[in-house]
Amino acid sequence: MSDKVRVYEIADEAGASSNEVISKAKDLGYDLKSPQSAVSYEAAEEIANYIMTGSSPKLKVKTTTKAKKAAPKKEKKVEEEKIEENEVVTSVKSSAPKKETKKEEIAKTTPTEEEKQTVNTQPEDKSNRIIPKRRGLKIVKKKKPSFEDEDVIEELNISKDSEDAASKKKMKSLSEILGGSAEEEKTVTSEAQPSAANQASAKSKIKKEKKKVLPKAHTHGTKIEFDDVKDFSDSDDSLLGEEVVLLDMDVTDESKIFEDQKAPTSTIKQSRSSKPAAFGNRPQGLTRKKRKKRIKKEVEIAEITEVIIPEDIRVYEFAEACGKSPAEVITVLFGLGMMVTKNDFLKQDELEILGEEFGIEVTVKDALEDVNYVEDYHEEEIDESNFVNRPPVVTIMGHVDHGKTSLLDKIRSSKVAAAEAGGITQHIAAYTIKQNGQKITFVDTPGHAAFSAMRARGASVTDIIIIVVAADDGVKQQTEEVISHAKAANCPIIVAVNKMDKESANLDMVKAQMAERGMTPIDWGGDVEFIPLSAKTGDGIDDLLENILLQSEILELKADPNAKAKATVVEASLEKGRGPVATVIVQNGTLKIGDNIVCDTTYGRVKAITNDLGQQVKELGLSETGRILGLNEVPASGTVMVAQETEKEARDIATTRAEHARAKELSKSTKVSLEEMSGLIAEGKIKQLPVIIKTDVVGSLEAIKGSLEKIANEEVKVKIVHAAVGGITESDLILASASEGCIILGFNVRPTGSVKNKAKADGITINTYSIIYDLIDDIKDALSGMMSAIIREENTGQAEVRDTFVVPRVGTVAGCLVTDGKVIRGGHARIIRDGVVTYTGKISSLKRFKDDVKEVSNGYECGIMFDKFNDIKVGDFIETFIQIEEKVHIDD
Ligand SMILES: Nc1nc2c(ncn2[C@@H]2O[C@H](COP(=O)(O)OP(=O)(O)OP(=O)(O)O)[C@@H](O)[C@H]2O)c(=O)[nH]1
Repeated sequence: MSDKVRVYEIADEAGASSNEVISKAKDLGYDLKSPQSAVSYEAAEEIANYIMTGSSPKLKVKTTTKAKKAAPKKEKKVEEEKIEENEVVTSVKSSAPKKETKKEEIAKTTPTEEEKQTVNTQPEDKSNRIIPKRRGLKIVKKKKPSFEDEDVIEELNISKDSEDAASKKKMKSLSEILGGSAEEEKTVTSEAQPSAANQASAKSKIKKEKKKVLPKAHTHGTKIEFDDVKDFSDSDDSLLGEEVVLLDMDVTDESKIFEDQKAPTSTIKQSRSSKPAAFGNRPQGLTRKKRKKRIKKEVEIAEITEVIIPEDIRVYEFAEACGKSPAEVITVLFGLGMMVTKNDFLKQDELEILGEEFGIEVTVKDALEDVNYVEDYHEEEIDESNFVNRPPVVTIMGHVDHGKTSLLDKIRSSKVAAAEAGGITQHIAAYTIKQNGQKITFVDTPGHAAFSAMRARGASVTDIIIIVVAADDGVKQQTEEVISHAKAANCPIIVAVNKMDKESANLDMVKAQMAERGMTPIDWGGDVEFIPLSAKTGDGIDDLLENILLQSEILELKADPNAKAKATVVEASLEKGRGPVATVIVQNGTLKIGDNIVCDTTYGRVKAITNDLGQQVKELGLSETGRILGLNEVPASGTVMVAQETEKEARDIATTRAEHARAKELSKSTKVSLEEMSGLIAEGKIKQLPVIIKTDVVGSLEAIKGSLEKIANEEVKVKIVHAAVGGITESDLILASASEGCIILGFNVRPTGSVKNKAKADGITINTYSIIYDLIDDIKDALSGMMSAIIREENTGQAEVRDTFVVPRVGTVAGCLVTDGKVIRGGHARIIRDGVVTYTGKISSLKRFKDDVKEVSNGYECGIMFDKFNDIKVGDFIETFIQIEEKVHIDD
C-alpha cells in the first residue's frame, strides 16, 4: 500500500492537468517534478483544494506559522518527495476519475452553514489551517497503529499550535483515538463530539476536525461511509483496522478505491466484475440483473415472429404464445372497441388484428384436428371400387301454405302401401319411397332457415331441392328466400307448381315470376324443370318423382355400402323411456345395431333402429332414414354421425368436443362488445327476462331460441337460462327458482301432474304453446311490460303574474291572468322568468277570488300559490302541465 498520492491522481481529483497540479503545488512550496511524483496525503489535499478553490489557508498563514514549522523528522519511502513540515503522513488511496459535471459541482460547492459552524466551534484547533479541508476526501479507514505512524502523529502535534501542546502527552495512536470499532468511527463522522473527555486528545480533535469540515454535498459520499463497513469486513481484503481514505464520489468510484487497494492497477470495469459484492453494492447488482433480464426478454420477443395456435385460443394462452402479457393483448383489443377478458376465446378477426399489431404471423391450427372425426372418415373410408348408386335425398321447401306438407304427405301416402305404413299419420322428419323400384328419400325440414342452419353445420345431406309454388298464389316473399337458400346450396332445383287443380291456377304466371328471379324454365330456354301438380289430387306427382330420378342419374350419386356408417341427423328428440332419439339419413356405409357412434358432442352404441315406417330393423342402408336409439344425449340437427371402431374411441372424441364446445359457449356468454358495455353502464343495467325453454324436437328449440334472441333491444332482452329438448322436469323448476323472475316455456311439451303442482307451490310460471308465434308474442308482451314507460308532458296553459301578495305565515300569492289554455291545480307547474324556467314544482293553491278551483281558463284572473316556493315575481309566467305515461311495446 502506498502512503503517497501521485500528481496525476491529484489532477484527476481536482479536475486539472498534471502540469497544473505541479505548478499549483509549487505555489504552495511543493516541488513536484512529474505526474508520477508523489506527495503526502495532506499535501495532496492541500494542493487539490488550492486548485479547486483558488486559495489556500497555508498561503495566508504561511508567514505566521513559518516560525512554528517543525523540521521533517523522517523521510518516507519515496525519496523524491520533500515532505513539508506539518504534513501528516497517511495512506492515500488513488482517486477515481471524476465526471465533468461532478468536477464543476465540486468547484462550485462552498462550505455549508453546518461546516462553517463546525469550523467556528473549534477555535482552539487550528489544524484546519494546517490541513486545509478538502472537498471530496474523507478519512474513513483506520490505519493500523504503528510506530511510524505514532511518530508522524506526534510530529503533527508538535508542529501544531502551542495550545495543542498540552494535550500532546495524551496522544496515542490514531487507531486508539478513533477506537477499534466501526461504530465509534461512525459516531465520529456523523456527529462531532469535541467534549469527549476520555479521548479528547489533540489527535482526536484533529481527526474530528477533519471529519467535520468534510463537505456533504454528495449523498453518495456519506451513504457508504460506515454502513458499508460490514461489507468490507465480509470481503476478502477486509479493511477494518486500517485507515481508509474515502474519496467523495459516487458509488461506482468507491468500488474502484477499494479495488485499487487490492490491485492498484485494476480498472473500474475489472473491479466491478471481480468484486461487486464486496462493497455491498447491491443496487448495482440489481440493476445489472434487471438489464440482463430485459435483454433476454427482448431477445425472446425478437425471436417470436410467427406462432401456430389452435383455432380456439384464450386471450392468456395467445399472450403466452406470443411472449406478451395478457394485459397487452387486452389493451390492443380494447383500443379497437373489443372487450375481452383474459379467459375469453379470440375470434379469427381478433387474431388477425393482434398478429398485425404485434408483428407476428399467426397461423391457426384447428383445435379439433385430433377429434375431427368427419374429416378423418373422408380420408380413410373412400374406396371407390365398392361404390354403388345410392338413392337421392330430396328436400322440399316453399312459401307457407303453398302445400309443402300436403305434397310430402301425398307422396308418402301414395307411394307407401297402407299396410306397411303403420304410423303414417305420425310426423316424420324423413322417409324413403320407391318409384319404379328406385328409392328416393325425402327430408322435411322445419323451414328454409333450418335447412340453411343445417348446411352451416356442414350437413349437405340434400342432393336435390324442390321448391313448391302455389299456382294460384305465385312467388311470395318466402319463395324468394327459398330460391336464395336453394341457390346457395348449389344443388339441382326442381320447381313443383302446386294446386294446379285450382281454377285460379296460373302456371305461366309462376313461370314468369320465377324466370324473373333467375329460375328460367327449360321450355323457356332455361335450365330449371317446372312440374305442374296437385298435392290434393296427386296429379303430376309421378312426373315429379321421375324427374327427381332423372336428376339423380345426372348427379351420379354413389357411395360404399360396406364402409363404416356415416349418417346425418335431421331431427332429434328426447323420448320418455327411450332416451335421446335421432332421426338420421345414412350417407355412406351401413348403420347397424351395435355400432359405436359419435355424433359431434354425443356418443353411444346403437341399441335399436326404427325405420321410417316405424318398424324395428337391424340396419339402415344407403340414403335410408330411421330413428336411432343409444346416444347419451340429444344431438343437434345437422350433425354428422360416424361409426367408430370402439366405444372408447367414440367417447373420447365426443367428450373432447363437448368440453371444447362448453368452454366456447362460456366464453361467448361473457363476451360483450364495448358498445354493449357502455350501453349497460349508461343504463345502469339491462333488464332481462330469464326463461327456460323446453321443446319436443331440436328444430323447434332452435327456432324459438333464435326468435327470442332477436327480440332484444337496448333496454330489455330475453336471457335463456336453459334450453333443451324434453319434457318439463323438476330440475327445470329448481333452475327456474334459482333465477329471479324466470319463466318456463314449453313448446309441444307439458308438465306432468307432480311438476305442475310443484310449480304452482313454488310460484313458477310455466307457459306451454303449440304455435311458435304465440310463444314469441307472449314474450314480446312480457318484455314490453318490463320496459320503462315513456313519460310525455302535456302543457295545459299559461298565466302571467300581474301582482304578488305576501300572506304572513302562508307565503306568496301570485295574482295572475291566464293567457293561454287553462291553468290547472294538481298537475305540475313551472315558473318561466325571462323565457327561462326558474322553478318546477306543484301548485298548492289555485283560487278564483276566494274559491278554490280546479282550473282557470284563458282570459280569467286567478291567485296561484306554489308548494313551498315563494320567489314569484311580477312578469313571471306560470305554466301548468300534466305528465302522461305511455307504455312501450316491442315492435315486430
Ligand atoms: N286445392 C288444393 N289445395 C291444396 C293443395 N295442396 C295443399 N293445399 C291446401 O293448402 C293448404 C296448405 O297446405 P299445407 O300443405 O299445409 O301447406 P304448407 O306449405 O305445408 O304450409 P306450412 O306447413 O304452414 O308451411 C291446406 O289447406 C291444403 O289443403 C293442392 O294441390 N290443391
